[in-house]
Amino acid sequence: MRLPNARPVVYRTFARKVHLNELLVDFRDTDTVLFVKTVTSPYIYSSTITIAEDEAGDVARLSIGNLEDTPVDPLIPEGTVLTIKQPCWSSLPGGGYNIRIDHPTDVAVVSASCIPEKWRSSADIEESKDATKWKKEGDMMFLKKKFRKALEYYNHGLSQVNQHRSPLSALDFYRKKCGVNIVLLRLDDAATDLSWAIACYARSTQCLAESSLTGFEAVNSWLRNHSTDDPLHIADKVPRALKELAARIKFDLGIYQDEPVYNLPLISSYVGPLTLHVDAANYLSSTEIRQTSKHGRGLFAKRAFKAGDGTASPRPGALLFKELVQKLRWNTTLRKEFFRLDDGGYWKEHGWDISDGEDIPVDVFRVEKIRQLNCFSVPTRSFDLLNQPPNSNPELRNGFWIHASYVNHSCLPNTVRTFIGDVHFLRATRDIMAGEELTHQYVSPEIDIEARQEKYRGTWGFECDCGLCVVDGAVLPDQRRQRLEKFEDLKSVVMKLGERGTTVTSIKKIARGMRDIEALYSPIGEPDPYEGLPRLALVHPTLFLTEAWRGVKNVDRMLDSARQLLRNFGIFTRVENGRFGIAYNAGLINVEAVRALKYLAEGYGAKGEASLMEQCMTIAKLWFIIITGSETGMAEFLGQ
Ligand SMILES: C[S@@+](CC[C@H](N)C(=O)[O-])C[C@H]1O[C@@H](n2cnc3c(N)ncnc32)[C@H](O)[C@@H]1O
Repeated sequence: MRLPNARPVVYRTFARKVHLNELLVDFRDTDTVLFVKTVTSPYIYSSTITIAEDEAGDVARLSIGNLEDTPVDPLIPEGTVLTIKQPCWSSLPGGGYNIRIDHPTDVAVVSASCIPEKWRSSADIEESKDATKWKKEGDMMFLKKKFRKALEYYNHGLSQVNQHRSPLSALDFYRKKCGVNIVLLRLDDAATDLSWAIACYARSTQCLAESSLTGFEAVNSWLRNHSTDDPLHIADKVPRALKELAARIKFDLGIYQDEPVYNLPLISSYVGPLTLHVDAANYLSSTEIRQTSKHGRGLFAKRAFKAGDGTASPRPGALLFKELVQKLRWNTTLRKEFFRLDDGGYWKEHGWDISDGEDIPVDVFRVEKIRQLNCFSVPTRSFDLLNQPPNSNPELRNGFWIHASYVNHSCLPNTVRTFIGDVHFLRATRDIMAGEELTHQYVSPEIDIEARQEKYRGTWGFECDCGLCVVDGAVLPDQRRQRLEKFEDLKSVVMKLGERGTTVTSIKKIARGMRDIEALYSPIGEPDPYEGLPRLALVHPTLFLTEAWRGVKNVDRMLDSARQLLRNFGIFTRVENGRFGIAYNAGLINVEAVRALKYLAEGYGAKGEASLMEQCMTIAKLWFIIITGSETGMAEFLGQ
């Protein structure tokens, strides 16, 4: 009988069994396998440490990384027989040697029938118990939170129940197994158990005996179809306990819908550190993953988006890092989706030749590479970032949003990503045509092109070729250096002013310094290479000027500066015939841009231009939703 927590690890049949005294230091023989039995309880911290003996009675210290071990329910308690693939000695920092296992797939718990003769007598399997006893003991283990043991006992019980003669008893075991598998994050197994449970239920119920529910396949595909539709009315026909398990599995596997029907302010109000999961559905159907011409795969709009429109997706509960490895090991469906993500060529370089349809091994180094390239660091609510003091380090969480991982970077993106709990929103910052690629900023661009490209190269292995990077890249190094120097000079003047207080004279001094930087971007009398593009070194000085003119109540200057601020973000505004509008937006919509609009509204209000004020406010409100995800906190932020 195979222990249920032993995933089959397929060794090449000709793998040679070795003993501890044959192993070498730092040399892995690819055709060897070692059988050992643990002789102590594991010590579990960042990895699992235990002592094991081989058949010759020699002992070794084992250190196993990424094992789904818990102190309450260890995967390898004392007395477990293990096989280790390609074993070798590794030296320990403090001296001595141990056997280090980094890949969880390199170690497997041996099933009873494969336990070497020497240890067989101690194999603790009591074949004599009947199903009722196994159930009782399984329940006991469940209560003690020894989930894998519970699963093992339910499996023993199930194998003694004849499904056809006693479908109700089988149902009970399947239902219990399903619950345990959900706790253990093994959703694929949970879905399989529940499908059998429902099929057993239907078989045992007269009125359902002829229905398609008696077929395992029909139920199983309903559980995994990512939809809330239930054409067979399965949820209506089964008892509440099974219905609840089905809802839970569907929630965790993710649901795809067309249009979100969210009450975002309400959701936002109950999101907190302990309530991150707010909705199970993915509203992604208006986007698709396609090949781009130069940047690998990308995400594309299937329909036109108006500025402010968006998609939303909660992550499929993939937590970093241990739970992720654990989920990947146990859930084929998640594994397939996850390993499609960009791994920076790791697999091609180090990987195995996996043919189509073959299962993919969980290589933890590859998982880590995918994490580096695709994971998001996110706030609990993007809105909370607005209230962060400058230069503070907000508390961020990490996670994967698989669909969103296909979005490529642009310094001039057409979307902004935000989060409310674990829901990821991608909202258009300008109108997007059907078929256009969606882009967002992986990080805000550094002012200087070299520093910017260095960051993209270092973290993601690419160089950005967006319109801004092309133009910035063509600027002579000396001119770029001067821009940066002048920017730094101005910054230190502004910092000093912060301490001493601002006067009209000092504001004028900053304005003069700013004009010097401007000339380095767009020389007077020459064609302007930054026509239609942001001028990043000017953003902070213009923000300072806008706020400084506002501080000394010079409304006209404040209005000029606020429009300049937008222009330096790449957002070109127009005031014509009493109407305010965005003439051209290749720009960066962020909190400062919203603030600029707020100041414009304020300034027009002060001059009695109610209509201009109203129009600025309308755009500010839309942008506020783009940068935070919802209207929560909007009135307060915009001072309304
Ligand atoms: C999160 S993935 C985006 C999806 C990726 N293109 C794919 O095919 O899976 C990040 C990777 O996409 C590529 N990428 C993203 N933005 C890019 C850009 N602006 N230029 C070139 N490559 C880019 C880089 O290889 C980067 O490591």
